[in-house]
Amino acid sequence: MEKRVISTQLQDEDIKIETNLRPQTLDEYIGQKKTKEKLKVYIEAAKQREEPLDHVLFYGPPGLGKTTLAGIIANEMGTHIKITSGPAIGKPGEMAAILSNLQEGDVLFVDEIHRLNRQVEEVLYPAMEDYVIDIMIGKGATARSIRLDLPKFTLVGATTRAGLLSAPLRDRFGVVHHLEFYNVEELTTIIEHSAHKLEVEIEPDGAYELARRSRGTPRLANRLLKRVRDFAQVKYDGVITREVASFALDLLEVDKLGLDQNDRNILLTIMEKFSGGPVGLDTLAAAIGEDGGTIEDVYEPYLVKNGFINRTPKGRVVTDLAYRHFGMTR
Ligand SMILES: Nc1ncnc2c1ncn2[C@@H]1O[C@H](COP(=O)(O)OP(=O)(O)OP(=O)(O)O)[C@@H](O)[C@H]1O
Ligand SMILES: [Mg+2]
Repeated sequence: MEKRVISTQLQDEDIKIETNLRPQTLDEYIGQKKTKEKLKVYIEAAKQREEPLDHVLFYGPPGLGKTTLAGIIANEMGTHIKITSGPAIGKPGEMAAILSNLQEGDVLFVDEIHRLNRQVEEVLYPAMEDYVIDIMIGKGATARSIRLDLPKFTLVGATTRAGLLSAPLRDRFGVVHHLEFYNVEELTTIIEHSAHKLEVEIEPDGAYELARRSRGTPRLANRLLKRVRDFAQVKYDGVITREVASFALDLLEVDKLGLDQNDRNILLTIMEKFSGGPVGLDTLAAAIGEDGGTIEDVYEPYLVKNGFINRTPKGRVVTDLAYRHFGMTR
């Protein structure tokens, strides 16, 4: 689908600003209270035992802070992080090489871990369980497998599509955390911290206005902040007030509720092509040309959480709230 300012997916321009704005410690990391509390205990305990942290899996929609948490874990454990991703590793040998180059206690972060292919994944099983890998040497009749010890490491996996993870892989994570959408108060705090780091002045009302249009997503909050900062700088005296924020966001066509193009597409399709539903996931997916699982794991959670869509046994149904939002009637 089309890339727009309000898409939650990572865009090129985010990379620079995200590295600057990423919190480095758990205390700086806003929200996700339950996840944070548990991680604090696990990290403390692992440090006391002088052992690496158990393998951790984070899942949830894009831009909620999975990569950020992986970095924080390494930082809090006082170790290094190696970053790779599912699609980047094509062959089992590549995974073996990455693993054997780790140092004791390192964090190996595998983004989009659901996209690892089966053979590569199989290298991970013994590595995660017993810190060993089996490699084949020689060919044909003389081929044999030898077992190599690995340093004790922590695998941190991230996925937007937990449903696609194979059971054997999922079971090898000691800790599994689901990341939640942020509420407006949390996003307001995140925006205020980011504004401080970017040295831009923002009024509480301005931060609130940005927060409520950020689709529960810090990535979007930071991206909107950056755009609105430009408006404040050029058109006003540099301060982000509620008026500046609201004006700029209207101009950027950011919805009052922060719905993005994909969200709107899903809702409008159900309303216009399926009379508001119920419509089955596969039918809907075909109508908008998107993968059903992506709709279910990436887009739908926000729409369901905010009461735009109901899931019923017969399929997805758009609510009255959605009709009102688009100024339409059933
Ligand atoms: N809890 C938080 N507190 C403050 N800032 C946050 C928090 N979570 C995320 N951010 C900000 O949002 C940006 C996006 O977060 P991150 O890259 O970790 O998301 P992600 O879940 O890994 O997304 P993706 O699924 O696309 O990889 C980060 O650069 C960071 O600045
Ligand atoms: Mg990420």
